[in-house]
Amino acid sequence: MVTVGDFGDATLPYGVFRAEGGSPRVGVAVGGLVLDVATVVGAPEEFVRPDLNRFLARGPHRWKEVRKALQERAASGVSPGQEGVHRIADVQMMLPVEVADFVDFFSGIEHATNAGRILRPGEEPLKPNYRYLPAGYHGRAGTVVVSGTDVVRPEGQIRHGEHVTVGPSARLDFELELGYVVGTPSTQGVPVPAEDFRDHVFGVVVLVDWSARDIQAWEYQPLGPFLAKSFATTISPWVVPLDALPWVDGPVQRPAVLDYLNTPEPRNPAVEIEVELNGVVISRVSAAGLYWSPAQQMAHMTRGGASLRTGDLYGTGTISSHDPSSAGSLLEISWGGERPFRLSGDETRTFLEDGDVVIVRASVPGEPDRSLVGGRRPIGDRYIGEARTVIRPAPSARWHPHPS
Ligand SMILES: O=C(O)/C=C/C(=O)CC(=O)CC(=O)O
Ligand SMILES: [Ca+2]
Ligand SMILES: [Mg+2]
Repeated sequence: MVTVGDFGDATLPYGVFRAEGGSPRVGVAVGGLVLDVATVVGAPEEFVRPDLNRFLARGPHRWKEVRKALQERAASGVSPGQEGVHRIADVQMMLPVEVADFVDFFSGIEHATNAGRILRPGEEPLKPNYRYLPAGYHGRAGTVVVSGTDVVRPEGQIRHGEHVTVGPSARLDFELELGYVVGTPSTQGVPVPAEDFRDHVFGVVVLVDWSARDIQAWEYQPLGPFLAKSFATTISPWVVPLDALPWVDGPVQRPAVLDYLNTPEPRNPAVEIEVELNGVVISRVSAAGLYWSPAQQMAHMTRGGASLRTGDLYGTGTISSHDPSSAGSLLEISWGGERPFRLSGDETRTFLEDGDVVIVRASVPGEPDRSLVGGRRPIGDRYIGEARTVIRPAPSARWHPHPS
């Protein structure tokens, strides 16, 4: 089983922490401890600051050099009481990156199919372009928040039959995603080839794309999601370097992709994500089978000449499955709200309620234990981070505490 909160010493993810009375500094997680990076490698201009951006901007040679120094330091033994070492539980974790641009993709073909069936019944669920390009939209970088930040239920326009009102969303949802963090910038006007992925992209976070389905249903055609997804996006505080993850082959792509989207295998990280609602794990999904890979997303995003900037964040899109009970959103799990699911006892849910606690947790599955009959149970799953959120009431609920 995965040991929550213990990163071991293979992952060595980076974050920004503040110890009591101190200022923000870059840290690396070793087990359940945070090690102040500047105490190992110096370079205070890169590591004694409130974000990872300076370090990210320096590129892959520097990333490797620092990771190697930290691996050596971790191997020598890190324990509380040493200089620059704190318990993660004793520090405040902050937003790790000053987010530049935020894009959210749609690369889970199972999610795209489920969402099409639910939102556009009677139509072909996938649009004709789905297998040609990784579709996405530009989101709102300024509302990306770190795990532990409450999310206020959004209000907006909602259509009820012939009438349109403005008020709290009654269909607040999560989407389980990974987010890729860009380090090295690129030049505007010059597309970035897919094979340059590791020259530009630094690492991965857990990403939760909060989505108000009723607001979305009314506003999204023809220009796509707008206020339904701009009120908050949560990321985990720890950025996991690409090198710390196992990569696997993606699904076969048919028709064959255009040349600029051609990438060598392996394409996707073997990362699993589970979501816990009020203490009950309600779904578990895997990023290994995503139709479009992060290298293809990067190549497509820059194909028209848009540049990459240090701190850019792009989401995979909802990671889901064909089985609605292990899907990446409540939209799918409750099939558009038609099928309430049991949470615990006689408590059921369709969408999120005020006070709900949502924890989205990622891990790398361990090797199958071949001594077991069937050999499928993973052993030694490796925890790589989480995003924890409490849902707070909409602003108007504060003066109308019991909406009818
Ligand atoms: O209209 C639809 O089919 C659904 C769109 C989304 O929910 C957009 C989105 O955030 C894409 C994703 O995360 O996969
Ligand atoms: Ca999304
Ligand atoms: Mg390049």
